[in-house]
Amino acid sequence: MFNVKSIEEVKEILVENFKDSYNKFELIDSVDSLNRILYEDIKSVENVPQFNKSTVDGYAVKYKDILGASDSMPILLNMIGKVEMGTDAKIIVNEGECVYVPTGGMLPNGTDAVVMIEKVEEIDKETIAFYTDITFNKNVILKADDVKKGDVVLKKGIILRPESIGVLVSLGIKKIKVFKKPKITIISTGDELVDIEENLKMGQIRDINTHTLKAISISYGLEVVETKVIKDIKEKITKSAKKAYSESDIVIVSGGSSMGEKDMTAEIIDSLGDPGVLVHGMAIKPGKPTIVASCGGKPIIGLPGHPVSSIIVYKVLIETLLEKCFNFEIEKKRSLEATALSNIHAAPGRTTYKMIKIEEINNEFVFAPSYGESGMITLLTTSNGYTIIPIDKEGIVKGEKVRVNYFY
Ligand SMILES: Nc1nc2c(c(=O)[nH]1)N[C@H]1C(S)=C(S)[C@@H](COP(=O)(O)OP(=O)(O)OC[C@H]3O[C@@H](n4cnc5c(N)ncnc54)[C@H](O)[C@@H]3O)O[C@H]1N2
Ligand code: MOO
Repeated sequence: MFNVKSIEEVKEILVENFKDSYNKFELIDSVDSLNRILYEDIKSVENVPQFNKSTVDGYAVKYKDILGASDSMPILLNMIGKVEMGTDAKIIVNEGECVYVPTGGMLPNGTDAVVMIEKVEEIDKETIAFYTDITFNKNVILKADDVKKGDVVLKKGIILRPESIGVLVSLGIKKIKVFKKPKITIISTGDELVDIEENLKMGQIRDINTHTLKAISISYGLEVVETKVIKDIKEKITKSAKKAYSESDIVIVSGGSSMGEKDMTAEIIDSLGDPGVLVHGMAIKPGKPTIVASCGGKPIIGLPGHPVSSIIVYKVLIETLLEKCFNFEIEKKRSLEATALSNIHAAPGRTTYKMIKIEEINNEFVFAPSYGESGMITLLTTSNGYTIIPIDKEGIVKGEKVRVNYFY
């Protein structure tokens, strides 16, 4: 029988065995780095901006020159020139003078604030009337306000977002090191499984897990080396598992993890390398017949065959592996407090992942349990999230407020 471990114990085992076990990187173009994981801290080698710049179209002044200006007491300054966009403002502004500056233009030496064009009146080509005063550095982004030379602007391990690419290009950084996508192979086992292209005979079902686990792997930024569906023949599964082990950083075998006569996944995984199977049985519902193994330093995970169980356990274990062992950032999904609309039972002695439908009604979040078995994939498409009932809790009572998590 299973020697069941709590989710926390299994996570600890993952960390103990695979901490800092993945350290492959590649050099890529910054502009093509969306959703990749940064391998190095990015330090700025320059200031952004490199000059004080105006955030409005207007007149650059010495703010002291127009102190006290008002509608009834305008102050007149001499207009001595214009700054052109994208050029070095070489003009020097002295007391009593101002210069026209477009939005984004460089502030000329001697000026310290910009008055918006609609707040002034052009008396003639050389005289501007100011009807309002202004504070020091108003409407100005100062040199190095955005980024200072030497600042760490992006940290190792983060997911590169569109705005991260913006920061990289603003600093002129063309190439960056990102983690190589960890390679994963997904094997589904079962005599009953047929491919989508084949005709379904009575007693058979179409393979789901290969495809759902492949899709979820891609969404986590992994490279799927291969997916395979194999009948319950020990030699065939062993051969494919060995190949997967040699080609990938992570191997997933779905099905055959339980107690049936054809359930041989644990034995096969154990034969791939030392120390072999570390966990067979996790106190989670769904997903109890989970296998975790370490073979030659690589994680090999045996997932329960039921489609919902395989996805839930995949999420729990692969997120831990990526975040706690590979030092990758994991995108956090929305999570909030919501009120239960009915009683929900938990599985005794297991942490229960209960699929639910979360709704916002009159500015209050509520949720109802979804009904269905872990062998029914639509349980996930009729739900939009889940709540986790701790191992020592019997369930949730109607009206109770608990933390709920959206899938997306
Ligand atoms: N005597 C016991 N029986 C079972 C236990 C137990 O503790 N004692 N645990 C149950 C639980 S919980 C689960 S989950 C399943 C896990 O079983 P296996 O990992 O051995 O998976 P299979 O038996 O191969 O398949 C279970 C179920 O899932 C379907 N399946 C399998 N692979 C796929 C796939 N790729 N795509 C779609 N569906 C798949 C398979 O046809 C079965 O219906 O064991 C319980 N039994
Ligand atoms: O725990 Mo199983 O994984 O109920 O379906």
